[in-house]
Amino acid sequence: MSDPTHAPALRATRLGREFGGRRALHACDVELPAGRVTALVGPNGAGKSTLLQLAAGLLRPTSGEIRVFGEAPGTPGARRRTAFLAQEKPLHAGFTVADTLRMGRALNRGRWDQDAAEQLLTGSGVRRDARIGSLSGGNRTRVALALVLGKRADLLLLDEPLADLDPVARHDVMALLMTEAAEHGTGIVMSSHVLAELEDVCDHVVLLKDGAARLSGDVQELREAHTWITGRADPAEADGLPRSVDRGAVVHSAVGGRQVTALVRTPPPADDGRWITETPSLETLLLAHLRAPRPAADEEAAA
Ligand SMILES: Nc1ncnc2c1ncn2[C@@H]1O[C@H](COP(=O)(O)OP(=O)(O)OP(=O)(O)O)[C@@H](O)[C@H]1O
Repeated sequence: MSDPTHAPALRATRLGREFGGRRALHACDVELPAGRVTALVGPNGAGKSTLLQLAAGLLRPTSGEIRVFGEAPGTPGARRRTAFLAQEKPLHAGFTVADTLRMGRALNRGRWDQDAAEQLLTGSGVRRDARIGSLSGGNRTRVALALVLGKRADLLLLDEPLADLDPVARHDVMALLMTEAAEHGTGIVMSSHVLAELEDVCDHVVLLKDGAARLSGDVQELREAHTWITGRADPAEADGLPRSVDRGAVVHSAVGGRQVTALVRTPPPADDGRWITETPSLETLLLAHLRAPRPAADEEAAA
């Protein structure tokens, strides 16, 4: 659905959320354009689920602000336009699959798309008369995702949607989500720890670390703004990198045997033939940023 207000699908401004005085998110700024497929990545405890729950209106911020399509999460407008899949996929264990889809229809009168919901279950062998409590974790995930897709929302907030699925199901469900995004312009924000899986599907990425966004933007632009260099370690340099590399631009480097690899913010070092310079894959880019040490200013602020 087009958005007459041109508001971003999600905007977090200095967003903070504490639990018993402990920061889950702190001064977090994120902006996601509408209709993009965004990977939300970060270490355990980085704040990914908290951000998604705030966007879904299930939590309130302790500081700062969050908006979906310009509206506060939890308001009728924002609820209508978003669908949330929680990490633990809460469903009524005593309901059958058919009951669950009927509930989806009842809760989303006038908008419910039974075909969109059913496509998640097609070929899965999930019987419509099976009780939710009797399903495997992966099949419960399929039913939970069916509720999300049937809602026909403009922004899907999916917390580790593929975590319980077997490799073939992961592939098929991801393909379905991408088709949904392409055919309906649906925005998707998907948290995941499987970086390789995100490579060809996400056009936007947000990397959370210690409760704040460390990297955020268009995947292609971010990849092109970095260089991956590989070469024989220079024994004259403590870090093994060529002298021409600006150390302030190094995100992360590692020496393994005689070889050194590094992710640097472009421009690449002068090519003296001893170094291979490439545009990093999304996985390489994210791994380096995940391994990068915490900025000193942050450590002071958190102390
Ligand atoms: N309901 C809660 N009560 C207390 N602390 C919480 C609660 N929810 C989250 N936290 C804390 O907030 C921080 C961020 O948690 P969150 O679940 O958002 O991280 P995450 O990035 O989703 O982690 P994971 O990758 O392990 O799922 C953690 O320190 C966590 O222990």
